[in-house]
Amino acid sequence: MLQLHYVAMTFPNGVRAVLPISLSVPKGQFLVLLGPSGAGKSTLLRCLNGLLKPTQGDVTVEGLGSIFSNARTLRKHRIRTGMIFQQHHLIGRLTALQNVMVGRLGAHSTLRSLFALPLADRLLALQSLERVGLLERALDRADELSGGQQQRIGIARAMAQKPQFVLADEPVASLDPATGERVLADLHRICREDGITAIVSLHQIDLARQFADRVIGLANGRIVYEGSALQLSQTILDQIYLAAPSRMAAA
Ligand SMILES: Nc1ncnc2c1ncn2[C@@H]1O[C@H](COP(=O)(O)OP(=O)(O)OP(=O)(O)O)[C@@H](O)[C@H]1O
Repeated sequence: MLQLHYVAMTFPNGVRAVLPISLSVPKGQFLVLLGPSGAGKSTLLRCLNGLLKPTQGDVTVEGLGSIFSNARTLRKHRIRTGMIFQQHHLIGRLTALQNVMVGRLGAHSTLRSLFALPLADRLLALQSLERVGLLERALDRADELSGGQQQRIGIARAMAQKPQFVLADEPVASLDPATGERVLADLHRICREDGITAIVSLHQIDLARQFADRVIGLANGRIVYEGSALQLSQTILDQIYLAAPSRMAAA
C-alpha cells in the first residue's frame, strides 16, 4: 500500500503544481494518471519516488512509514521503486544488457558497484530482457534498437530492480499507437505477474480504458476524477481536459 497524505507541491517560482492530494494505492493496482499537459502528473510521480519533497503532506509506504523520514528510508524506497520515463534514459553506447544491469546497481554499495556485479545480477538482467522479448538483443548497443525496443529495455531495467512499485511517466508517448499498446501491454503483464503496484501517466485515453484498474484524472494539480476506466464518459473527460488553468500561488 502506497499512501499520499495531503501531498502538495508549490515550486519556488510560486507555481502550485499539486494541490493537497490524499490517495491510497493498494498493492498490485495498475493506476493510470490522466490529465492535460501541465496538470501536475510528472510532479506527483516525482514526489512519489522522493525525487521531489512535497512542500506539504507526506508519502507513506506499508512497512516503511514516511519515505521522507530519513535518508536511509528514502534510499530503501528508491531501490524498491522502478522508474520508467518517456525518453527511457538509456546509455546509447552501452549494450541492452549493460543498461538493464544499471537497474541492479542500487542494490549494492557504491564500492561494490565499482566491480563486476555478481552472476546472480547478470542472470536477473537476462531474465528481465527475456520477459520483454529482447533476450536475443542483449549484446546489441542500445542506440541500435528501435524506439519500442528501447522502451522495453527501460521496462527491463526497472524490473531488474525487483521493484514493489513502478512509476512510469508517459512511457509510450513517443511511440506509434500500435507499438505503444504492445509496450504498455508488456508493462501491464509483468506488473500483474509480479504483483507490482504501478502508477502510470498517459495521454492516450484508449490505453487507460484498456489497462487501468483505476483512473485518477488530474487538472490544475487537483483530482477531478477518481474511478474505474469504464466510467470515463465524455463529460468526465471534459472535466479533466477542459479545466481552465490557474496555477500561481496567492502572493
Ligand atoms: N521545476 C519546476 N519549477 C517550476 N515550475 C515547474 C517545475 N516543474 C514543473 N513545473 C510546473 O508545474 C506544473 C505541472 O507540471 P508537470 O510537469 O507536473 O505537468 P504534467 O501534467 O506532467 O505535464 P506534461 O503532460 O506536459 O508532462 C506546470 O505548470 C509546470 O510548468
